[in-house]
Amino acid sequence: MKRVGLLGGSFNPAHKGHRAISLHALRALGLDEVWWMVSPGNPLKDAKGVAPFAARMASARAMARHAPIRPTAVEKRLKTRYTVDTLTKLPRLYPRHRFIWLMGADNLAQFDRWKGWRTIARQVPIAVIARPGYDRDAHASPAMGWLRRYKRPASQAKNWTKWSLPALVLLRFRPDPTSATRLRAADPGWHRRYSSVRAAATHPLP
Ligand SMILES: Nc1ncnc2c1ncn2[C@@H]1O[C@H](COP(=O)(O)OP(=O)(O)OP(=O)(O)O)[C@@H](O)[C@H]1O
Ligand SMILES: O=C(O)c1ccc[n+]([C@@H]2O[C@H](COP(=O)([O-])O)[C@@H](O)[C@H]2O)c1
Repeated sequence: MKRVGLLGGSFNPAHKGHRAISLHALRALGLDEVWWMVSPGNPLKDAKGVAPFAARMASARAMARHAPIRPTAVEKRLKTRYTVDTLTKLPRLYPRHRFIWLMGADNLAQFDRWKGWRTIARQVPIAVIARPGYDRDAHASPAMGWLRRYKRPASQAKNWTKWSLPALVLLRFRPDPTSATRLRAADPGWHRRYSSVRAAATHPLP
């Protein structure tokens, strides 16, 4: 049985914050791997300003180097965009894996806008990672209002495969302020460095 943390994201581009939270989650949750599921397109985000999939995938591959982190195009293969649909199909593809959903506090703050968010919480345990500037909104969010009763202590985080669902664990590492929005503002043409990479084709599924 492989213990896998799923970090879904736009990765527009991937950055050291993604790497830092993944490495911490690997340790705190006793994971074998973290998969970076590069999204074909976040259903809540405007596609304008989102770099081509291949460039985002290539940036993820560069940032994941020499770590048990696997960038994957699995949502392209499954033809899913909504997380609830991905999490329905993924266990059929990987029946021997156990999955936990990882996300930053900014995503918890708007989690109640995701399709079938309560279903997601019944599909997999959820680990939320503190993020500078978002923790207050996350704690006050409608999703947290419902999820709070399913909270597990961080001291028991390694037991996540035994938890009944829903289950939520809040993880706090040294908060990392890196954001893709800020990186894009500083370097809007970042994706041109990856323009010749046929990333999806060169990265087979795990
Ligand atoms: N510095 C960070 N600390 C904690 N979580 C983070 C951090 N950066 C990204 N994440 C989380 O990683 C996942 C993928 O993030 P994403 O690719 O959207 O990066 P981002 O920096 O949030 O991008 P953008 O600024 O474009 O919204 C999300 O769950 C997000 O909450
Ligand atoms: O399923 C949804 O309704 C949904 C709505 C918003 C975001 N998501 C997922 O959340 C993950 C983080 O997205 P992002 O753009 O904040 O990096 C990514 O896997 C998205 O597909 C999913």
